[in-house]
Amino acid sequence: GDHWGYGIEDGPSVWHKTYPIAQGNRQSPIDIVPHQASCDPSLGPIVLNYDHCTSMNIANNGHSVIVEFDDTDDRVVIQGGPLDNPYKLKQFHFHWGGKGCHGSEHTVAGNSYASELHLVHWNAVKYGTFEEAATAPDGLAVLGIFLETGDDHRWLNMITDALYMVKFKGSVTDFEGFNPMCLLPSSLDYWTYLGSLTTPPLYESVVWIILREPIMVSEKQLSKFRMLLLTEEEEDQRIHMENNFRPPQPLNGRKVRSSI
Ligand SMILES: CCCCCNS(=O)(=O)c1cc(S(N)(=O)=O)ccc1C(=O)O
Ligand SMILES: [Zn+2]
Repeated sequence: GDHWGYGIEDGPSVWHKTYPIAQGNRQSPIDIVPHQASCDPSLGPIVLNYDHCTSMNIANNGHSVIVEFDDTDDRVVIQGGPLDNPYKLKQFHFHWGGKGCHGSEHTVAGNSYASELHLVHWNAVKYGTFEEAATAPDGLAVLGIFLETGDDHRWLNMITDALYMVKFKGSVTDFEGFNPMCLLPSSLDYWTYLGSLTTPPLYESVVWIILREPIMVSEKQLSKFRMLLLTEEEEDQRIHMENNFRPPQPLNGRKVRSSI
């Protein structure tokens, strides 16, 4: 089972002991410095076809809360932008902080947001399975959206109202018909760079597409994420899930391109 976490003993600073790729040259997240990003006119807009969205369930895997999709349906894709193929939506999940402190993984000119949503897609044109794509350099495309505290997000309530049903690690419950289009900001302007998964196994298989515009969520909605537990139902100890973010990693000369 997973023996990694975000604590002192098992957190990002010791992941390299079990996952040496943690010290690789295309690790994520990174600090995005907007004025150092190269504006690339050949970068077209990203196109999201989430019309026939088929969410299946919502789960607590002890690291985050994940909404999984039926990826046998090849209509729910992201394409365009830096992508040569359409990539199929597999799951989305969040990273967040503790009370009042920051929780995003990517930062922008050193500033972090309260939380970050990741929509994970895989290149089903080139690879036969998600697992195979997850180890290929162009196998995954993760769309990152920053969450900033402010007004209530009217659609995020559908997710935060379901969190009590997956309070414990290992719990999963039906969560059908949720369309993540409702979680997008108004602008699809983005930064893009080649990186990795931000959790073990940290495979260097991700084309990152980070939207510049954050969505607004309320402190009350964020506090519901912190109600999730790292511990299983039968355990006596109850440890809350918070600060499940990896800090920015060395850019190692990588280029960050911007669509703007
Ligand atoms: C075959 C091994 C795949 C491991 C990666 N799975 S994933 O869904 O892409 C993923 C991505 C990410 S991230 N933050 O998008 O890199 C975090 C967790 C997971 C997960 O496994 O739940
Ligand atoms: Zn993530």
